[in-house]
Amino acid sequence: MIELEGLTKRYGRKVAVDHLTFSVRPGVVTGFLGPNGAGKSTTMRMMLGLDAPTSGDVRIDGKRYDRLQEPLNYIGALLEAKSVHGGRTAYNHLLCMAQSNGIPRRRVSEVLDLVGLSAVAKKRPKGFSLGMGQRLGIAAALLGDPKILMFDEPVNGLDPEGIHWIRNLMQELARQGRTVFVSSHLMSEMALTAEHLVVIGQGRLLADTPMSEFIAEHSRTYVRLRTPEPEKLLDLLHREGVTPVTAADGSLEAEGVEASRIGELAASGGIVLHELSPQQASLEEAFMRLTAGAVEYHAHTSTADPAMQQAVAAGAVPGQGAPAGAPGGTPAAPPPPGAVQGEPVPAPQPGTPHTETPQDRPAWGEGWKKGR
Ligand SMILES: Nc1ncnc2c1ncn2[C@@H]1O[C@H](COP(=O)(O)OP(=O)(O)OP(=O)(O)O)[C@@H](O)[C@H]1O
Repeated sequence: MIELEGLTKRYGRKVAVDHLTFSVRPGVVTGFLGPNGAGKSTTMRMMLGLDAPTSGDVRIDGKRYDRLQEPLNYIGALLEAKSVHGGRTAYNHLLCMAQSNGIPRRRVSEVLDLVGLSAVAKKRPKGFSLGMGQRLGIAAALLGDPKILMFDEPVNGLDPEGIHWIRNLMQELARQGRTVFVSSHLMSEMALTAEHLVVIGQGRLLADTPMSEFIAEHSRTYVRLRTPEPEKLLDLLHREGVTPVTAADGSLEAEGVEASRIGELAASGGIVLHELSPQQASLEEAFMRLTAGAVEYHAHTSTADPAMQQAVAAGAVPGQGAPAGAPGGTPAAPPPPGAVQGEPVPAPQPGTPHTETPQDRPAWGEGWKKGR
């Protein structure tokens, strides 16, 4: 179990992590999501004692990381896959870690075998591909057979077989009763891997909820319809109190009515249907709707993206889009949690220069390597 209590990290005037309180429980894979700059890496670094909190606390099985004796036996982490000693072989890299944590030598061969790197055990990791580096990082995380595992972007650089493998591995580790905490920007992958989600935006907790509830709560379900006789169908639907909207591709989207009922109505009116399909939103769409107001680094929005169109229509993207529920637009969606109705999502204060760009930000791990 990992427990955070009021965890806060400031860098000067920048609040990177803002009073985070949540627990990561054993037995399920917990996904950690947030837009770029939300504070995920900073949170993970504090969990591992690599960064000191400004205030608040993190406990690993009830203890602070720096109080754990031989910490690899409690928690294994994949942070920056390439942070290995370039001069040592993969085997020796793991052996050094094992020796400093009281882990027997045979475990090194075991984990190399587990991640499929036995054949290159005597090679230096500086020649490794990104995917091989990722596997070596995972081997290091598994070395102490810990009860808690933390993976930051574990599928980065992995090929489809590797992605499948790490997904199954994480789920198997959770099934064994371990605590598995994983961050990823790949929503489709996260949707397949995690059962529970913790979502942050601008350092603050936005959601701590089972995956299924998160999708149901932050997205809409509707029925998509295509017919060569839209007027006739719209007439029938209006009589049922249903007002579909017309999507950009000309299809109709009806909310608050079952697909079967629409089918019956169409049959009763002798109306031809070319499509009648219930739509369940994806994790990506739900995530974008929840976090659109908390995105720190906006690209100039392409509203060609359907999930973004919905976030815009929901008024969740500051300064963009039509009012929610505007005629001809996507129906209204709930405001992001934490947003006060009628009030704008907090924006940088005037007079507070915000000159930082993603390029200016330190690379992963740079901060702690320099002892910050
Ligand atoms: N060492 C540092 N000095 C100053 N600011 C920092 C430092 N480390 C992080 N920050 C800032 O804190 C905020 C959170 O950064 P963090 O890297 O934790 O976000 P993230 O959610 O991991 O982002 P990404 O998804 O892009 O990896 C950002 O605004 C970042 O610029």
